Amino acid sequence: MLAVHFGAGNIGRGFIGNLLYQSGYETVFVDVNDELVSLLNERKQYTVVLADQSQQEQIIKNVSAINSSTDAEKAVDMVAKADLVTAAVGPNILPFIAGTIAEGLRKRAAASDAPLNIIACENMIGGSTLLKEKVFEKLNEDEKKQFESRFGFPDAAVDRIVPNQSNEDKLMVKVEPFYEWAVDQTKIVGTKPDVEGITYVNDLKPYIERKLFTVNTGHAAAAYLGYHAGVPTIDGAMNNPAIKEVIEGAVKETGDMLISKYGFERAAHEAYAAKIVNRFTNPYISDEVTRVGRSPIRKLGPKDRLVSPAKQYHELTGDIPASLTKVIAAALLYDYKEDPEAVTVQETIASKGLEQAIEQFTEIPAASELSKAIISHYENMKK
Ligand SMILES: NC(=O)c1ccc[n+]([C@@H]2O[C@H](COP(=O)([O-])OP(=O)(O)OC[C@H]3O[C@@H](n4cnc5c(N)ncnc54)[C@H](O)[C@@H]3O)[C@@H](O)[C@H]2O)c1
Ligand SMILES: O=P(O)(O)OC[C@@H](O)[C@@H](O)[C@H](O)[C@H](O)CO
Repeated sequence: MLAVHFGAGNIGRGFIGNLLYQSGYETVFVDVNDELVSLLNERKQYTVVLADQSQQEQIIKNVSAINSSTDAEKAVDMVAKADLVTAAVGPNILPFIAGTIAEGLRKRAAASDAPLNIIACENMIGGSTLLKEKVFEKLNEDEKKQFESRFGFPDAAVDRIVPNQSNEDKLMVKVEPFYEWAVDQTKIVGTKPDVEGITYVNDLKPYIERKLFTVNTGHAAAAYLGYHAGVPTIDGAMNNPAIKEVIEGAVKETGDMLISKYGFERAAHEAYAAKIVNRFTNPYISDEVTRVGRSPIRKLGPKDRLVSPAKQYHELTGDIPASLTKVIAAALLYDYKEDPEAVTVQETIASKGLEQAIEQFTEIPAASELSKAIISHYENMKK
């Protein structure tokens, strides 16, 4: 069985590649990082280390890589031949891999009528659906009709904390033991890929919202408030009682919204949330606030981990989510110079004013209750 995985980064090697190997796949990574590609081709294996007391090591074998910026045709050929295609490149990069996938599907369709599933494993709602849209933009009308039934783009929710790596061995990746990978089985074509660790579900929405609005909301809270307080890592932020209180408050607000929306049992959801927040304290992981806070424009987006639950909570209860609005204010204060999105946010606030910037990035209307609450937190935090 051949899997083609776009993005040989932290989650690509540390999670998806790991499970694919355990499930008996040969994996070809497609990336644009020449160092990673060369090392994977030289060694044909890499090590995954569990970030817990055991420090257990697993050797991931049967891997190779293609640099799609210098060897695009080879990547196209691999997609044409694959039994499964996955991706973990980041939401903003999906449009850039769509052309290679479209070409690969075209080549495949010309040679056989074998179905294929393409699963984007990104932290966003509807990642594979977005990838499908971008792939379909490259097709003609006949191809669209033919590909619609032959190729599946099931959405997914993936969860495993994989920090930036600073190991001497550039391929080695340290990962937390916990993982979860849920895939929408209603969009699968042909036989369901037999990948150890995938949970197939009929309705992905509760899974992806629960994950994004608990793990990633709490994580973003730790990152932006930690950065504001001058704390460099997530576990460091968790050690600050005032920050921990806001993280827990944000997760409580998203929890109230999720419980009401999806009918989750309160005790079970609270146990889930407590387990998640505890993962942020893992002493075997050093996760930089600047990794977790990366791309603040994406994270301030109306469908993402901060604004969507804040709006939904407000609509549901009529109340202002005090912690979520504080985290949004902290995200607006995030001025890390090496993050181009943080620079743009700061320039926008400086040129258009805070209220207009909030509307532009979050789609929260100026002069609304939510906007006023964010501005109030922002001004207090700036003092
Ligand atoms: N790291 C985590 O804890 C984690 C957990 C769950 C989900 N995710 C999601 O997984 C995705 C990847 O995150 P990551 O942490 O692995 O990031 P990363 O930066 O470590 O990996 C991304 C990889 O994509 C490659 N890439 C960039 N442009 C490309 C292109 N055009 N074609 C092919 N490859 C390209 C990069 O070179 C890099 O190796 C993101 O959507 C993230 O939200 C991450
Ligand atoms: O990957 P991002 O930028 O969407 O979010 C940063 C982290 O919150 C994220 O990578 C988590 O580590 C991951 O989602 C855990 O499953």
